[in-house]
Amino acid sequence: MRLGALLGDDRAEPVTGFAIDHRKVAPGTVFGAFPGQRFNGEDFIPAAVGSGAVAVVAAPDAQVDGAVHIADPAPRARFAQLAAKFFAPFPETAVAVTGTNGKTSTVEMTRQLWRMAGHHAASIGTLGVTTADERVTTGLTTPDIVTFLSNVAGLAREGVTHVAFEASSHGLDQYRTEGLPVAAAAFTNLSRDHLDYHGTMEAYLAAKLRLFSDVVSPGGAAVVWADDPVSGQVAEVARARGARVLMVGERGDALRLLSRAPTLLGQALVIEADGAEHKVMLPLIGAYQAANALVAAGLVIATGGEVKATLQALARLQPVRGRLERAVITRTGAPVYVDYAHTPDALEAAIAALKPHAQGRLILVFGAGGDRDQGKRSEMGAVAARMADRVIVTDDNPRSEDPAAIRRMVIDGVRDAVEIGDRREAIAAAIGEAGPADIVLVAGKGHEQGQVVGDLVLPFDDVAVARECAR
Ligand SMILES: CC(=O)N[C@H]1[C@@H](OP(=O)(O)OP(=O)(O)OC[C@H]2O[C@@H](n3ccc(=O)[nH]c3=O)[C@H](O)[C@@H]2O)O[C@H](CO)[C@@H](O)[C@@H]1O[C@H](C)C(=O)N[C@@H](C)C(=O)N[C@H](CCC(=O)O)C(=O)O
Ligand SMILES: Nc1ncnc2c1ncn2[C@@H]1O[C@H](COP(=O)(O)OP(=O)(O)OP(=O)(O)O)[C@@H](O)[C@H]1O
Ligand SMILES: N[C@H](CCC[C@H](N)C(=O)O)C(=O)O
Ligand SMILES: [Mg+2]
Repeated sequence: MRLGALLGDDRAEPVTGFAIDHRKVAPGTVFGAFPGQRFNGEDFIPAAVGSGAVAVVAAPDAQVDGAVHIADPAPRARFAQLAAKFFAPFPETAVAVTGTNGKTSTVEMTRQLWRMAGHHAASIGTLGVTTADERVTTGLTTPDIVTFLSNVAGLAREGVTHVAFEASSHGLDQYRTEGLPVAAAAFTNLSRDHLDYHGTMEAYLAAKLRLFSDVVSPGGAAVVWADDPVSGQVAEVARARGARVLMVGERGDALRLLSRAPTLLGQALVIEADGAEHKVMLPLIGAYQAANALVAAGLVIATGGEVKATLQALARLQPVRGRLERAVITRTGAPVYVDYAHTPDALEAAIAALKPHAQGRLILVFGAGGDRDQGKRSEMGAVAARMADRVIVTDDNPRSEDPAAIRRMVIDGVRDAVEIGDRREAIAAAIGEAGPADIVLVAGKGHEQGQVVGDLVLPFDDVAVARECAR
């Protein structure tokens, strides 16, 4: 591709790729130079040009010598648009999901529903890039814009026609998932998380709202979980964009959840759609999983899926890795569940999902991650104290922080917690004391395969450890 084809002029220089990290620049690369949290990308412009960058997308006041300066006051947005032109074509139908909790579950369920409808579908998010054949992890929920666009284009080349991706608030704030047309965008919920990055709940919500004000196609659709305090605001922003709004939930209109009754292996849902009632046996437990399943169904319907067939397909959803995953049953007969709850609201949702299934005690093992929002720690402790019968506070991913200090902040919110820093020992202790009527919940790390301690990632898998401890 010629630079002129990207910029709409007659520049003849060939463009070979895009990069936002100067170490990935090769001759012919378009380099994006943005001020970040730790570095100012503009400092690397000379090095990028030295490595052969053909053009640099940067703010108007940046200094660019020896390459074309594509000046824009919103350089990240401009870079995304240009990179999308370079990487196109993409799968014909793309949808995005934002919200504090439920993004991974919803994109994965959307992928499954599309597949059941006969489409070649993929999902992208915390679990990596998932297709019918394989799963490749990327490290971040929303990888950087270059990785994202090249992954999505790669899926199109493999024949994928439908892709659902997670739009995290960091990703939205940094324009990491833009450029391709988004046929529908979904909102799951808003509660406390990531205030270390966004500062206030208002700024956090504003980042999420970008999906509806800037990213979703103006003629597209917004699927909004209706039972959240900010749902109305999200719908309003989407309507102002020109998107069709489908409200989903107990207060929904497109899909209204009339009732939800737990069964032994899942729950019976009655959903009203198009004036008709549909009874669905969802093979997953917990109100939160029903919510995510409905939002996923909303996305499929918004992009052309047939209502009745889509709702009936919910009965065939497979569990999402690390989300209320039953790892093992202890020798005394207590089920041990692993869940990715790492916010106060998610912890509440996970405990609420399991409580109806416990005749005895709910024994909770959890901690909080380092280098992340500190204020959520005592709030998570308070949820644990209020809702669990026995609480063991342990380490999550301490990252660069002192694990004992993190645990103290969690325990601040609990009164009668047992503190066992070593996560394996904590899981073993919970399993050791669980009686036949009890349920053990290990929360916070879900599908994660490692524990981040300082700069090290030590192999750790809650499901595997629970199985070992139950032997
Ligand atoms: C806080 C945050 O989101 N940081 C991400 C962000 O960094 P940044 O833009 O602030 O970048 P920076 O490190 O200050 O560097 C500025 C610019 O200089 C460039 N640079 C930097 C150094 C260098 O030698 N050469 C160079 O060119 C960088 O590529 C960047 O473009 O962009 C980087 C490149 O894409 C990311 O690697 C980095 O993720 C860090 C590792 C991270 O931990 N992010 C987490 C918090 C995150 O994003 N999490 C969410 C999960 C949210 C959820 O699901 O709940 C996610 O979407 O994964
Ligand atoms: N709709 C929901 N409402 C409340 N809690 C939820 C909901 N969906 C998921 N959760 C909780 O959040 C946890 C993480 O779910 P999931 O991975 O789907 O969310 P996510 O938004 O992708 O999270 P992350 O921000 O880490 O990427 C679950 O294990 C569960 O405890
Ligand atoms: N995407 C989330 C994952 C948190 C997982 C939890 N185990 C932790 O380390 O805090 C984040 O980056 O905040
Ligand atoms: Mg996720």
